[in-house]
Amino acid sequence: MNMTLTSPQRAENIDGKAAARRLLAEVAAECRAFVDQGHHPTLAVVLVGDDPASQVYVRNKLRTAEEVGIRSLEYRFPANLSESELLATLDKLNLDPLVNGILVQLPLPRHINEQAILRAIDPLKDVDGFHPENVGGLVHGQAVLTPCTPAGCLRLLQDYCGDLSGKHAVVVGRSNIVGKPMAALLLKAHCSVTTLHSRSQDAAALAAQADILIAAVGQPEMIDASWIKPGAVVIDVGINRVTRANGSSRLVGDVDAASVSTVAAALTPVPGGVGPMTIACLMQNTLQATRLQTASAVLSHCG
Ligand SMILES: Nc1nc(=O)c2c([nH]1)NC[C@@H]1CN(c3ccc(C(=O)N[C@@H](CCC(=O)O)C(=O)O)cc3)C=[N+]21
Repeated sequence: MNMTLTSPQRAENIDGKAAARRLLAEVAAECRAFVDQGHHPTLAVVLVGDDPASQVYVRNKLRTAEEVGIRSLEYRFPANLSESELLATLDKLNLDPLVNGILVQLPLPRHINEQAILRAIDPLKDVDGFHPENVGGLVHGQAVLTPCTPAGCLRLLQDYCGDLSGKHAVVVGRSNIVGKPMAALLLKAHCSVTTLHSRSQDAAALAAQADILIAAVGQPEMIDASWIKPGAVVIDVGINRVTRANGSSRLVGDVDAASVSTVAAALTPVPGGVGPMTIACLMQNTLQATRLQTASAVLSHCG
């Protein structure tokens, strides 16, 4: 019997860097239009403490803002900053008419109440989309500022799959900044959505029924082929730094890419997938916030 060993099917790579470049080109064009009208979109980024990963992400955000023409203001504070001092900084940024977007990089030091800080940001300047008012608006299907990572994942899915109506999507992970808003966005895109606790007994069996799997669980390479329906599209939100035996470190996702790419139709790489889209959607949110504020300024001017 002539057994020709065919190499296992390899999932198509969903190129987040290329998708981010396309979105950033749109943002840069709209930013130029604002500047021509005399208003320079401005993003304020607040970093408390010296978490190494946060330093990388904030550096990426500030560099990208400059690339697309968004003015960025950076506020760096020592880890012992008090909650009241941070709140006072946010009050000033909320009231500054030249500041359109405000982002406080998470996580914050443990002595600071994150929810109190996120609630203190003006919802119209909340470019993370974490304020309860924006979260509520998202769940109600309103056009509000939406968390950047889920918005980036949705854009990658729509680029690859087209119309998502009627597709079954599984979200593994229930965080406030990814899992929960991701489920809300997929419902808004007319998907059937299952949100899984990663440790529930039948999680892999339930996940393996889905057309789309979003891995946002924060467990390095936890999701293998047993979680994937053949031909499914997989979006890996994970960003885990793991150390090899020889002491060097590398970034891996929540997906075991070698295993999953033998069954999935397409998969986002880590790095180079969701991360760049998170940054690009932050720039888009900054322009949306600028639009909202300039529109409301015109309305209040007309009385
Ligand atoms: N208020 C707030 N808003 C956030 O949106 C927020 C946050 N806090 N805290 C942390 C998470 C994580 N996050 C990432 C942003 C960019 C990359 C990114 O650029 N990743 C690159 C690799 C970067 C590297 O080299 O480490 C990539 O995947 O290609 C990753 C993760 C935003 N977050």
